[in-house]
Amino acid sequence: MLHSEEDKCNVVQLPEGVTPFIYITQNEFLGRKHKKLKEDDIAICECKYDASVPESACVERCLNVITNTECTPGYCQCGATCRNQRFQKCEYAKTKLFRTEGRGWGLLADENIKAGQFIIEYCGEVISSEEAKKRSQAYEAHGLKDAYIISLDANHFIDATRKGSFARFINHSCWPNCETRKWTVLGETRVGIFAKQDISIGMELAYDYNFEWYGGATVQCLCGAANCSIFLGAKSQGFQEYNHVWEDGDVRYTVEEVPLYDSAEDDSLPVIAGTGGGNEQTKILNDSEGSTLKLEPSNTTCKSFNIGSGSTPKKTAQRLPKRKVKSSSRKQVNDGDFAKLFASKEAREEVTMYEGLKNEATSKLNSVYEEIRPTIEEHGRDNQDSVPTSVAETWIEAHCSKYKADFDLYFSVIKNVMHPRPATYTTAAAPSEGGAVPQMTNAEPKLSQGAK
Ligand SMILES: C[S@@+](CC[C@H](N)C(=O)[O-])C[C@H]1O[C@@H](n2cnc3c(N)ncnc32)[C@H](O)[C@@H]1O
Repeated sequence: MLHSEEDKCNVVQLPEGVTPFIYITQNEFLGRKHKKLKEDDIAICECKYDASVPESACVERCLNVITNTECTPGYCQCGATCRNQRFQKCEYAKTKLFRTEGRGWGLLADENIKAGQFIIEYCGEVISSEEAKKRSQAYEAHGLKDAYIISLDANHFIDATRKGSFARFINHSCWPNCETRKWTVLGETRVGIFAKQDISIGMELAYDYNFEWYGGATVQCLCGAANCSIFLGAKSQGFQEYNHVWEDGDVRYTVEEVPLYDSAEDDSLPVIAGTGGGNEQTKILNDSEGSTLKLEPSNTTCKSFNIGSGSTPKKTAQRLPKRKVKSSSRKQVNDGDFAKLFASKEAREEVTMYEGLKNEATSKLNSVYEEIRPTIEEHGRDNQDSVPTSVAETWIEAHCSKYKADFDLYFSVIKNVMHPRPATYTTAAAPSEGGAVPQMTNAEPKLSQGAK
């Protein structure tokens, strides 16, 4: 059936001390409903289930799996045996909440997890980038220490502050054992946490926030990895914007000027309720016995939930004063000025010509870069989206031309050094370092074929 995911989800308990939140197993959209997938838009694979070949039911070779698209129930020939509906069926790995040293709560593997395995979906409220900015400011103003907003695509973010899955407890590491991957599920993009490597039971799960972070405040990273980048999400757009040094005349707003989020709805964060509205919300129970929480994947259909109260555990992750980070600029390519080094007029003219071609190719590359910069930067930030083929082709073509021009110039220089031609000057003076450049004769240049 289209658009109504079967709501099989976990029955979970919250240990004491965890700030309550509403547990959901699929994203909620602010101001819109879930997309209605048109029949023509449904991706249908060619898999047919063969009981003697378990791998036949939508695994690695399934066309949908290859394109990170889940099969649509009712439109997959494998029917109930289809194994490509992991987000829809909440096929999460077993995980457990635990208290970390200085990083609040964390999530660990409660079973051995295989490399590439889907662990859990990062669910929350899908909001616009403007909303994400407002909320992140408001959360900070409310004194919320932990940030739960990650980027979904160029214009959308997932906010798991008030509503989310247990993926919201996964901490950052600069040497992570998990990664985020985007999947298309019933026409919507969803974010899953996947194992980058085999993960043994008891190991903490962590992914790199770098491209996802929208935390606002500069937070010191306590992941302990040798390659630690010192701050959470240091390479993310959220971090860059927060720490951007705004140049005079920069038409974009400064972070300080972002209006404070004043939605009444957010005044009493986080929202705690006794009964759920949506059928994707499920039970969250207090675990009065201990501070760990077992999340057992089960097939229980849940219609109500009950959230315990408690205070946020103390964090020692330091919020540092706002740092200024210079945005990087592209390096200018230095043009060589080799021509004047040669005594022969032919050599000088040949090298001058190749220098001209090299400069042209460099300018062309720079202008192509400016043209496609928004797409390239978007790709850098959101590195799981593909750059459109036309953009990639333009970029590669400009690079190839530049490399060819470089090669032609250097080849010409080397060739003229190796096989010097007789000097051609209007004066008797040979070129010397720092001396006057000799006058060339008007003889036509003869380009050597070997330079091509
Ligand atoms: C998505 S939450 C992760 C769960 C969080 N630890 C909790 O208790 O709810 C992200 C927040 O966890 C903390 N955190 C995550 N990774 C960290 C790290 N490597 N170093 C310091 N704090 C970290 C930061 O406060 C960050 O804002």
